Amino acid sequence: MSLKQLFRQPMLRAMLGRQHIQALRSMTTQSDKVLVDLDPKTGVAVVQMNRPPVNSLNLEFLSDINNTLDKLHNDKSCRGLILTSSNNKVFCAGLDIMEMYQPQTDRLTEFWKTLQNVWMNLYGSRLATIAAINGHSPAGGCLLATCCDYRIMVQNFTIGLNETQLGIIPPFWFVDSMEGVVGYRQTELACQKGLMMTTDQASKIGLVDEVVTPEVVLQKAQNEMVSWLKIPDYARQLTKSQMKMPNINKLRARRDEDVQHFVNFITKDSVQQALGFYIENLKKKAKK
Ligand SMILES: CCCCCCCCC/C=C/C(=O)SCCNC(=O)CCNC(=O)[C@H](O)C(C)(C)COP(=O)(O)OP(=O)(O)OC[C@H]1O[C@@H](n2cnc3c(N)ncnc32)[C@H](O)[C@@H]1OP(=O)(O)O
Repeated sequence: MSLKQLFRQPMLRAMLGRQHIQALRSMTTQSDKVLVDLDPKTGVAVVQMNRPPVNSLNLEFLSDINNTLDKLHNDKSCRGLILTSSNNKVFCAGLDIMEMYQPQTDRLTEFWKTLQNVWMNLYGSRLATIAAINGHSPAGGCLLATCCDYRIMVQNFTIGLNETQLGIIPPFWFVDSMEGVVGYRQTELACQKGLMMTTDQASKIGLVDEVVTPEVVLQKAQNEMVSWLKIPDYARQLTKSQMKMPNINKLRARRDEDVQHFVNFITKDSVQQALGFYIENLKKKAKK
């Protein structure tokens, strides 16, 4: 039976109700790596990252995330976005390290441009955005979380911009995102030392707004979203844009330079060697 036929089944309609049929329909039109459930009644989309095993961000996954954001931004009924993971141990493992190891220059360039787009799209989103961080969130995972307006994190996981530990450098817009959340001094400590913080440590410096148990993380995010959506959209959006645009414009002005800088840096022998060691250790750890 096709999905179209399935949706027409009276029994299924009766069981699920109209809203969930619509939600199911919207889910089926998305990539299977990014699951979207938009509730037409509340205007809140729950977006689940779903790239096993650890939601690492490769070129295709980033493109899917970007397309999802575009789609939601173009849907007038959508007012809020909750970003979470289908894996209840890892929110997002950051950039797919394999994209940076022994890369082809064209793909590496495209990869970085797509990440820049995701950052601008999520950081500058017209939607109220909440990260429901239901697992570990290193590096690029932390970046996605800091793009959101509010962060709720499950206890006993880790989060941080750990790039320096890999022998790489967090780009200025990663640092700007972090600074916008925790301020200059905490960003300086966190980024230079590549700190992976526990949920409690992150909460102490304001990197996460709430610490919760795994069972309630989505419900808490939904509850928090209600309070954000009580504010008239135009007032919230203009206030947000006033605060976020300077950083977005900074990247826009230096976009090509940033891509060039990234490609030159990643393709250096010393950086390739550091990445090689890091991947070897990750694989050894995974086998244990
Ligand atoms: C100035 C400007 C210049 C520019 C300077 C350049 C700027 C670059 C900015 C970089 C930003 C980044 O995000 S760099 C990425 C940083 N990310 C990380 O360091 C995360 C590393 N991963 C982990 O710590 C852990 O895997 C963690 C996420 C906690 C999950 O632990 P688990 O025990 O659940 O899972 P594991 O057993 O470790 O991993 C399962 C499998 O996934 C793989 N895996 C894990 N993380 C991965 C990843 N990020 N990319 C690819 N693969 C990954 C492992 O190798 C395993 O593969 P198999 O062995 O095949 O099973």
